[in-house]
Amino acid sequence: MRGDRGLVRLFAAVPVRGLGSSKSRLGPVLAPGEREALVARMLGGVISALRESGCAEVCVVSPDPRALKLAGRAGARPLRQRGAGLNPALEEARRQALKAGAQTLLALPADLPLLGAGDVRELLAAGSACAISPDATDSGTNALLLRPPDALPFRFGPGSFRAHLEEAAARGVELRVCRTPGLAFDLDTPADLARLRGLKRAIS
Ligand SMILES: Nc1nc2c(ncn2[C@@H]2O[C@H](COP(=O)(O)OP(=O)(O)OP(=O)(O)O)[C@@H](O)[C@H]2O)c(=O)[nH]1
Ligand SMILES: C=C(OP(=O)(O)O)C(=O)O
Repeated sequence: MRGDRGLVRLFAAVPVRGLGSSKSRLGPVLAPGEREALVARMLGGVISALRESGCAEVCVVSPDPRALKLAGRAGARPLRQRGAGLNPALEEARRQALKAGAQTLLALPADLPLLGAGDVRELLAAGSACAISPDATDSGTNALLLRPPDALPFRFGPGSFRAHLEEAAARGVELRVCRTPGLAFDLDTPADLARLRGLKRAIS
């Protein structure tokens, strides 16, 4: 989405650790090649959902050149991560969003296999407020929409949902909770993978 004067209204930051290094918790149940293919498929799906929702700038930030090459081929802007860690990666993407004059920044992980354009539009429907989507256990953060892009610090990691809510409360920032099945399901564990396979069998 571009506002008048060509400014970027919505800038999405998608962090990926790497095609071969992501989703290590799935190591016991997937061969390395299978895990890598799954990471690539999920990354492509998240990029597609963002582009279908009209997001003008989809920035994939990663230290992995192969993930960045895949991102570029999928129409995203690849950003080579310089620092280490998830929150520093998102800070590097936030700097790009601010340079682009973005009015809104959406931090969205690459491991949401059920995400669709409608889920992104649900987040954007939060009006002028910031929005957050927790994972299915209300412990992690599966989406963080910031208006303006520097409205809140990133606190991704264990217990990040509560941490982001506390940051918003401490700053008097309105942070609406947005829940949809596509935003709540992040694929982390073998149990998540079994559930996803069951869902796909049920709808096939
Ligand atoms: N760029 C970048 N992305 C990261 C980093 N750590 C995690 N991510 C991404 O952030 C998202 C959520 O992180 P996790 O659910 O912990 O994913 P993960 O680290 O691949 O999973 P595990 O290896 O099983 O812990 C995923 O898309 C990860 O690829 C990092 O250090 N840099
Ligand atoms: C890093 C996060 O993802 P996960 O909990 O899946 O590791 C988070 O939700 O903040």
